[in-house]
Amino acid sequence: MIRRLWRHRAGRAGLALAAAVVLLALLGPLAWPYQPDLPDYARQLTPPDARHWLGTDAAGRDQLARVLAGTGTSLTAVAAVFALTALIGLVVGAVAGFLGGPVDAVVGRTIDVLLGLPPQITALAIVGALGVGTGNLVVALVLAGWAYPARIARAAVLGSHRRLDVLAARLAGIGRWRILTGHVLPGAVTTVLVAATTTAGETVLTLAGLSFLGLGAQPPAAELGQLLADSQSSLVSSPWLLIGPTAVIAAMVAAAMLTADALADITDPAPAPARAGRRARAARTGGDGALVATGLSVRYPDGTHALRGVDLTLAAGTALAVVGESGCGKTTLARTVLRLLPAGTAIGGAVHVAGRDLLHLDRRALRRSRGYLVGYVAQDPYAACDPLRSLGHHVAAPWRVHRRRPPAGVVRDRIAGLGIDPGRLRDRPHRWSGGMVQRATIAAATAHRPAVTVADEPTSALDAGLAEEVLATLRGASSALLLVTHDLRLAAAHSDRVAVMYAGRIIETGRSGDVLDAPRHPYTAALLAATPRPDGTPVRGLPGSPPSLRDLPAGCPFAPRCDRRVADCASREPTLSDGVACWNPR
Ligand SMILES: Nc1ncnc2c1ncn2[C@@H]1O[C@H](COP(=O)(O)OP(=O)(O)OP(=O)(O)O)[C@@H](O)[C@H]1O
Repeated sequence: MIRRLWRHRAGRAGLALAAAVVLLALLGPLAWPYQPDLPDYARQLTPPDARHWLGTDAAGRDQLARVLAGTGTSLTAVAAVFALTALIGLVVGAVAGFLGGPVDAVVGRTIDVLLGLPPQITALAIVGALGVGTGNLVVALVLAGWAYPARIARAAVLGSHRRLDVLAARLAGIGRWRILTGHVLPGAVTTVLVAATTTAGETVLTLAGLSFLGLGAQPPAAELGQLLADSQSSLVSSPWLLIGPTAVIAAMVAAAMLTADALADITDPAPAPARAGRRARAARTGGDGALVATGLSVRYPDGTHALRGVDLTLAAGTALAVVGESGCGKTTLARTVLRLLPAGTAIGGAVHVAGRDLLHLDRRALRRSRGYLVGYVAQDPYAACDPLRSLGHHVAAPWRVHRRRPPAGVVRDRIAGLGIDPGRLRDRPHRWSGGMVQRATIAAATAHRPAVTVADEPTSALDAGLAEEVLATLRGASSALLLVTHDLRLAAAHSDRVAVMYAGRIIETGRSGDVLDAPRHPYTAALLAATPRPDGTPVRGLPGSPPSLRDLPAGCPFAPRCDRRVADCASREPTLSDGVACWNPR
């Protein structure tokens, strides 16, 4: 985090200022020869000179020595308030949000009440009750200030018990508190830290303000607000006394604000799309494969080995259809490329999109890449649309989620380009046909011209005529298309290459025409024989059913259903060689 802050311009300035103030507080008193509380009545209110750089106060004490001591006191108090408010806020807010029910109701109302009062007034009332002194001031500021980070933590955690990863953890038998501390709290920590940092500048000012009123450190101890109050009485005759405390308070506030700004920036999930966009453009212009998967293996938490060493390359400007029976791993392959697999899934191998190692992108980089490296067209277009939003809203969504505005007229052009009347921009989804909705989702998925568009059964909710139209649209709008389908006829018509999957592996691959006109693997041939043809050739259903991917037997997984099996098939699983994985190909 510190390294990332240092790379940010405002963060670097904030850290440098904070380090300077800390060094001043730690080393200053050691290096400066004067005592902060030693009066010298012979040298009252002397202006700055070579001995007393900031002059002396009304008791003849060296003002720089007092500023250095006061910086230490103020800094310690601010650090204590920061740490305690963040910690209490995180714990109270997160526990309330996680538990919900009456605990949450009570904490929520308390937070509302506290946030409804100005923190300075609350602190003033508390310190009035506790008595003056720096320690009591810290307690008062913590009691007045924990509500803001608590609200942020509560919001981050609220409803997490319905999150899929939390449900999965509960189903795995993990206790509630371990889920809270291990799964839920870590996600809220950064948000709370950012919130606490944004209020640190205000804490410096409130502390100085209350000390100025005489509620903080008591003489002869020094504190920045109290030094300001002391200098006030001789403001006209000795204005130099203001310089030291004012400069340090300003530096502390600036350090807090700059650091908070930078923290908010570096933890903001909003993407900076330019880099991903450049990569995607590079992929569109050819060169390496737009998508290259090597040795891809996926094992779900329940032990289902859904992908078992998948290698594939999707070249820029082409379409690859992934076909196979239900349960062979097509969707898992698509979800791996989208990085949408459930928590706890073990993934092996590599996926590179436009040269980027997709499986090792951190969460922020992954969000940035969404829509730029990989676009997604879902199976059910209505489920992918918000029923309360207009067509235009959906097509503009890819810009909005990346905090950008669509260039003028581009939404209208996209819609017109996809064969939809732009006059219907304000229509809600219930007024659109299935084909129109799917075309709108295609417009959204391809808005940033991603290097790869993944479409998982994009036409299964449409009738045959519309399916053809929509696929042609999809093909035209995509730079490189990974099309998951069980429909061999559509695969043949709308892809350059095809990969046939069975039991988590690619068992035949090649140019679509070659593979689908003259299949070499008995499984591909059986799939084709089970596909209805326009010429009325009788359909032959596939014998048997696919094996369970939780405990595959030895040998070729298709062998029990295969009419060309040989002795080797029972003992050894064939690997892909010359485009086919079979011991006895046609
Ligand atoms: N979240 C999951 N947890 C455990 N197993 C899963 C999960 N999702 C899919 N599977 C299993 O992984 C295997 C591959 O499923 P996948 O959905 O990838 O196949 P598919 O070819 O896309 O099938 P379909 O066309 O029916 O979606 C199946 O055995 C499926 O039951």
